[in-house]
This record gives sequence, C-alpha cells and structure tokens, in this order.
Amino acid sequence: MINQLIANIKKTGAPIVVGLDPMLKYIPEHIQKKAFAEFGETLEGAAEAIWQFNKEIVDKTYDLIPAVKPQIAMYEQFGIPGLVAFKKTVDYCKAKGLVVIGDIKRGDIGSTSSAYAVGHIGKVQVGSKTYAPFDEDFVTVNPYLGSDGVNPFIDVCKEEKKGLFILVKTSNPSSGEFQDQMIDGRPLYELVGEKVAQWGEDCMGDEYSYIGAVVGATYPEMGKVLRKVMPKSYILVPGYGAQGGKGKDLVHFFNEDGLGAIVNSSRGIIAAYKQEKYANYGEEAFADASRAAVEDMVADIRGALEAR
Ligand SMILES: O=C(O)c1cc(=O)[nH]c(=O)n1[C@@H]1O[C@H](COP(=O)(O)O)[C@@H](O)[C@H]1O
Repeated sequence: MINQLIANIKKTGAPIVVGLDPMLKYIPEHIQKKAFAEFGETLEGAAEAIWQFNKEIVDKTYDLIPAVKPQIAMYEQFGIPGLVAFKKTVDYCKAKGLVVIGDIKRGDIGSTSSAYAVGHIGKVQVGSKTYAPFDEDFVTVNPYLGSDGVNPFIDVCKEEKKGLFILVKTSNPSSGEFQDQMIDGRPLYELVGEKVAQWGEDCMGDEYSYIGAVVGATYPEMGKVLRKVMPKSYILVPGYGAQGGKGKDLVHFFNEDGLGAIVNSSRGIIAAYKQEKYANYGEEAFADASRAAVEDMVADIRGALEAR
C-alpha cells in the first residue's frame, strides 16, 4: 500500500490527505434537511447526512488527491449507523482509487491489538469463511503500550500489504506534557521515532517503509529532527490549516526527493465554505469550495517545497 500511496502522490503531485471528519455542524442545512426528512432526527438521519456530505466532497476532489483520512470518532459518535457510514465512505473512496487511512488511533495489549488489526486492516475468520470487516489501507496506531501493542498491527500489515502511521509527536497543544519528557537527555518522542524507524526496517516497500509516523505540523522544528531519525518512514502530518500549520512550516518534513510526507487537513477542506475566503461559493456549492481549498493547499505546499 505504501507503493500505491506514493504512486498516487506522484500522479497527482499533491502530497496531501483530505481528512473526512464530518461533524454535523459542518454539514449544510439542505443535506441535513433531506436526510432528516427520510430518516427523522435519528442516528440513521445523522449517518445519512454525513455519508451524503462525504460523497459530494469525494466526487469533487478525488482527481486532485492521493488519499483520504476518515477519523472514526466522527462516525462512532452516531453509533452503529455512524459506523455503517464510515464503512460506506471507506469503500467509496477505494473505488475512486484513493488510499484510505483509517484514523482509529488504536493500541492495546497484544490480543486486543490483534483484534483491532484484524478488524481494520486484516481478515477475520468466521467458521470456514474469512472477511475483511473495515478494510482500510492504513491505520493510525498509538504506540504508548509498547512493542507488544504495536507488533500485532505490523504482523497484519506484512500479511496484507497494508500500512501504519504510528503516533510519534502529536499536533495538539499539550502533546509535550508526556511526549517531550527528557529521558537520558533525549525527548521521549525522539526515542519513539527511533523505534518507528526500527520497526520499519524490515517492512520496506519499493522506496519507503510501510510503517510510517505521525508528527504534527504545529511542531516544525521537531519535524526536522524526526525526518532524520526516520529517513525511510513516511510522515503523516496533521495540523495544517485549522490548527495553524502552513506550507512554509512543512518543508523539513519532506526528504530531498520531495517525498516522505503527506499533509492532512480536515476542517480546512471539508468546511471550507464556512471560511470567509471561500464564502462566495455559498452553502449549496460547499464541495466546490472544498475543491478550491484543496487546490490552494497543494499550491501552498508545492510553492514552499520549490522555494527551499
Ligand atoms: O493521527 C492524526 O491524524 C492526528 C494526529 C495529531 O497529532 N493531530 C491530529 O489533529 N490528528 C487528526 O488530524 C485531524 C486534524 O483535523 P483538522 O484540525 O480539522 O485539520 C483530526 O482527525 C485529528 O484527529
């Protein structure tokens, strides 16, 4: 899957991911009204609204982008109907040729991690039959339970040719509370980065490992160090746009080959129509505003890379 991700990035020239994090407050009135007319103000109604919203954004952007990252919490909050909308979104995006990064941030003791891995990127056995329940291409993993929490995900990746993005340094304001703690003179996130590089060594695709890392756009200096610590790991970089990250902050997340990083924006793309900059599109044309926001994001990042 890392090979397909890189092929998609090269084809589109866009090292970005659109984060499909559909909260109801971002969904235009006309979509909500239609869904509620059919299903009532129910969990099913909410799930229908987020599915229709996603579908329109994907239809308007898929030719410009290599990948999407649905954040499962935004679906799970609507219970079982929400999870059905998550799965429909995964399948739809894959059918459009997009790589799907399931943002599930799992990680637990070995047997439980194994079940998460099987459910999201692997196959589950039911009697004589096997099923791929969610079937994303990559998932995000929290490594802070240690190797026995991560290894089951790596095992499934090896079997299924899928991939991981492991949290190393997260974008949120209090990420330093634990992640920046010094251990023998080095910050914890750097030690975790080193471990990601080790895990990735025997999981190589053609150019990069399929064991990647997550490093927030909001910490560019740390990104610069981590790029060197994990030279063969792809870095998923969230925090662009709504959290303040800009193209010029991100150049050091990339290797000299122009590869090695993929930048996520969720609210900045899917709720672009709510920003003053794209207000002229109006609510009805929200997905056209998303397309314009994708074009602007790609131009911003490419411009910064070309200027370095
Ligand atoms: O793993 C992630 O994707 C992630 C890691 C991190 O450090 N920070 C972070 O914001 N994210 C996710 O990236 C998305 C960011 O959304 P926006 O701030 O709306 O672009 C959300 O889905 C977060 O859960």
